[in-house]
Amino acid sequence: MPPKAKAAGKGRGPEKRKLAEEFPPGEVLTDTGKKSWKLGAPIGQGGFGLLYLADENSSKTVGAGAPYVIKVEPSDNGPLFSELKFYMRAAKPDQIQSWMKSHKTKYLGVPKYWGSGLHEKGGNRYRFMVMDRFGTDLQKKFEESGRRFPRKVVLQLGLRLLDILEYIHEHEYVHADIKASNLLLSHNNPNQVYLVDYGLAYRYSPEGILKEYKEDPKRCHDGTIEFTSIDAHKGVSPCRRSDLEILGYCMVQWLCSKLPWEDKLQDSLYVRDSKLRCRDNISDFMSQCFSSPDKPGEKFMEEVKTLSYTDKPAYQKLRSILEAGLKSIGAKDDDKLEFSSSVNGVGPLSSVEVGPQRAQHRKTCCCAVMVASAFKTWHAPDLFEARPFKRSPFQPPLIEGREEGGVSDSSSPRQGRAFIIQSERWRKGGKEEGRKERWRI
Ligand SMILES: Nc1ncnc2c1ncn2[C@@H]1O[C@H](COP(=O)(O)OP(=O)(O)OP(=O)(O)O)[C@@H](O)[C@H]1O
Repeated sequence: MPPKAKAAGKGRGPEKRKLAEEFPPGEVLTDTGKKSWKLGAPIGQGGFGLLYLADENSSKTVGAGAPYVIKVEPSDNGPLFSELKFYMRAAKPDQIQSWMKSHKTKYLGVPKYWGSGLHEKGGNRYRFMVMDRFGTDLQKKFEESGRRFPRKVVLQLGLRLLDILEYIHEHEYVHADIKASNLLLSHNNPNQVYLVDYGLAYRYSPEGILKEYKEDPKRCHDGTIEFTSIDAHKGVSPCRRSDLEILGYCMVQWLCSKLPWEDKLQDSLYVRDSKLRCRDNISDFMSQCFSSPDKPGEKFMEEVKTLSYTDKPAYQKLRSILEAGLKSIGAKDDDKLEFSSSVNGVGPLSSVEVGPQRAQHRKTCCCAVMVASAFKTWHAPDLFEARPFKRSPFQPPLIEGREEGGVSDSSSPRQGRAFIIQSERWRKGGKEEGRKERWRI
């Protein structure tokens, strides 16, 4: 079952799932097609287990430049299983390749599926899946850019996402959790972006038969609370218009820094009602987000509003709206994703005030990101520890749910000066429950 709505940035609530044990580099896994893969260092941790660098099995060790990653989780955990179904049905390399050829696109931001299988070790069974390896995620880019992207890049991201969504929709699926932390840049090409994490993806049209609109009060607010669709707030399974509505919220946030309901994410009904009001009066919603008369995104959202639950979106019309947006700022889709506003000029003025403490926090994080990336030691051993929640003076309060943070300069209790590379904290039922940090010494 998909998890309940989660707040901000990244992952799901701290569900009690079993974690995969950490396999040593060099472990060989054989997939169902009898192809062998070799693991390298672990590079990420999801709610499910671990993500490793990987390559086709050979006598060589798997280095930092590995072209694949392997997700591993205990075989009785569900999330990877449902994600795997999506990849097996819709993300085989030849499917993606033939779509690109027939649609004359240079690339498509859907990760390729390379294999999967079960692996036994120490009497335990693990499920694994091999996919393309990517680089940094756009949530990090967003934080580094002071939580605003230039308008050109937002419109380009919208165009790339329309390509991705059209592809997955035409393959019977909706994603239902589009957000910056699920958008990863290619490992080798900083101008290509990929949509990952199909753990909430839903097969809205199995064998071409569309699901019917049905509200289920037990399933209200699935997804990521600030971006999730009105359909999801009402407990209806996501459909194609849900993905486009989510994309609309993401684009507005990337432009203006903060959606009007972001201060009250713990109140899902408030968020739902704010979105309903936004749909009723999109122009008014835009005025809440942008102080300038120019309100980017309005036409896009108006077009999404016309869609009924089972409608196929007019992808080309939506593309034309974004292309017209590029033209209006004298830009064109040159396939270059430039996230820094010094390169492209900032977007329209935001109506949402950024307080001095928050601004200071962002500044501190940006500096620390730059310093820490200079270390470039992601693959060296580091510490991952859980400790009681203690908020840093710069950290804005986490209201409810789970949050993954960026990089900050701090002191390790054990090892003196260090950088927090990745932090995660969660809060449930109004209570701070815990915090985990990955330190780079
Ligand atoms: N193909 C990939 N290449 C490189 N990094 C990846 C790739 N897929 C995911 N990651 C990164 O690995 C980490 C774990 O990703 P994953 O999507 O599995 O977990 P999650 O979304 O955090 O957890 P979950 O969805 O299970 O709660 C994230 O930081 C993600 O950005």
